[in-house]
Amino acid sequence: MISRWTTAVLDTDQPGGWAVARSPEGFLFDDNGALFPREWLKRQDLSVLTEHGIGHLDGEPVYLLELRSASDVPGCGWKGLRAFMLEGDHTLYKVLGYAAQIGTWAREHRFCGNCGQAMTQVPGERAMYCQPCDLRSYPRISPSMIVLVTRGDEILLARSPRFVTGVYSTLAGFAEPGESAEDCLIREVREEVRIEVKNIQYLGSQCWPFPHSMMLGFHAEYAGGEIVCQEDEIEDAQWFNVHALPPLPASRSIARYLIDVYVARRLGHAEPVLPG
Ligand SMILES: NC(=O)c1ccc[n+]([C@@H]2O[C@H](COP(=O)([O-])OP(=O)(O)OC[C@H]3O[C@@H](n4cnc5c(N)ncnc54)[C@H](O)[C@@H]3O)[C@@H](O)[C@H]2O)c1
Ligand SMILES: [Mg+2]
Ligand SMILES: [Zn+2]
Repeated sequence: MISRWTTAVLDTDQPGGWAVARSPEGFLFDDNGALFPREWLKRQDLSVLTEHGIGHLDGEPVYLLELRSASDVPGCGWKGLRAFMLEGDHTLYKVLGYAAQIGTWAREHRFCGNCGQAMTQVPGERAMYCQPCDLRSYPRISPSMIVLVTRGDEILLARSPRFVTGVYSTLAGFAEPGESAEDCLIREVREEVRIEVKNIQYLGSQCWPFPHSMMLGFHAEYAGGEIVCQEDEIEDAQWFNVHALPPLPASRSIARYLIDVYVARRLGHAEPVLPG
């Protein structure tokens, strides 16, 4: 299948194309979605921090206007990326997820982390540049492990105090310097629920632009220990039978995919496909 959306570094001096506008309150949207004719958008009263050419949608160039703050645009509102993820249009979510990561990075790399001088966009490359230091900063991606631990018909799910009431999910955590993916997974499971795992198997990955995670998804089998929840991080963790599962994460998430794959295998059903 040909992808409708491809990323690219486009020259912002070229006119035309589509644009999305992103403020600390989310993306600008109206009844037609979140893509606006770029020249029209630039005529609105927006407080533009930076502009980036981010890719092509159905062959048309797409730009991002990263704003200092949200402002009133007649007939439009502001909506966070999560809401777009939960709604139907997967391609629009991919465009906005990428735009959000570029916007976050550009906003947080306006000044050199080494000398404090203003950085500039490198033409034709997704990089910010400090001339005095000859230092380039690239978009930040944070590798995170996510794992479904199982014990026969039972799966280990946990609740963070940040989750929607009642929802249980797989365990996850960020890689630390010096760790392999497997080291990180073993440490996170140990820290969060004090369980030991074996037979770690990689299942797939997913970009998680909240704000810049790269989720690497695994299955692991229970090897030992009793559940002890990590204070502050894990509110509750339990073994759930595949026939009696609690409310689960959003169907587009890799957490849900890891659960659905295992349940499908256990029950002999067709396996789901991981959303990109
Ligand atoms: N797509 C999914 O299905 C899914 C499901 C669960 C979690 N996640 C994501 O996985 C990521 C990790 O999960 P978690 O929140 O349980 O992580 P975690 O268990 O490592 O704990 C979070 C803590 O890690 C620290 N931290 C924050 N950002 C970091 C970074 N970039 N590098 C290293 N440490 C950092 C902070 O102290 C934070 O409180 C998050 O982005 C989360 O949103 C995605
Ligand atoms: Mg965690
Ligand atoms: Zn510098």
